[in-house]
Amino acid sequence: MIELEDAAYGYGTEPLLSEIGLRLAPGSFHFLTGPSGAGKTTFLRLCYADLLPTGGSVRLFEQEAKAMSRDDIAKARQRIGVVHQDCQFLDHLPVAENIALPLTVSGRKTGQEAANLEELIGWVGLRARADALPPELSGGERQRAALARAVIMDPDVILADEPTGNVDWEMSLRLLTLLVELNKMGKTVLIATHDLALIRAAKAQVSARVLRIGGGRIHLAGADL
Ligand SMILES: Nc1ncnc2c1ncn2[C@@H]1O[C@H](COP(=O)(O)OP(=O)(O)OP(=O)(O)O)[C@@H](O)[C@H]1O
Repeated sequence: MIELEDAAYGYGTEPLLSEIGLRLAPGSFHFLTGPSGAGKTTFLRLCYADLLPTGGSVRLFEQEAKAMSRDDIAKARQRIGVVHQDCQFLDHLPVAENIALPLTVSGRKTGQEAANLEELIGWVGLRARADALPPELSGGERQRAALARAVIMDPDVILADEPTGNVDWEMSLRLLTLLVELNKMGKTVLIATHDLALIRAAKAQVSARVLRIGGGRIHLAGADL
């Protein structure tokens, strides 16, 4: 699905990430952890070609990111749902319309899609909040709306950047359960988080590989997690 081989990235002259190798196989579940500023968000941005590697290779669905046209990248992105760290919404539109935005923009809001939207809003537990405006949502409701928006296009891969930031433990577990359910439906999931307790909790539910970014490299985390 997504493959990085000896990939490197730096915002300036100094490399931030180097010798990054990873293959996200279909249906796999990965956690990515590491201290603040280690490069987790940067790594995710490489995975959906929001950044292109300054060295090595990133392949999305068998295509070399650096050789992809804008159209190719747009098509590949439809297969990747991203839950951003600072989930932004259009504050003047109700939650349901914000979740449906990717459908609206791509002109796919048909009758069937509208039924799927209803189901999705129910699945994330926001039926009672569907008509609310984003500023009226709690942190946990925002995160669930962001997750629903990330999966509305039925992507193959879900990349979630600190999806449980700013929510309490109970809500973290609820969000984790939603991501595990998506994985059980066959989706490939990668969660970037600094929350080791969340990773430990996930181990009871799913077989996940845990990667750690540190010193600009990526390592498979050991049994200490
Ligand atoms: N657009 C940018 N321009 C320059 N430097 C950047 C940019 N984005 C990130 N950085 C720097 O790159 C480093 C890695 O940032 P990144 O956001 O990838 O880390 P992170 O592990 O996701 O951190 P956090 O857990 O705090 O979100 C940081 O030192 C950050 O300041």
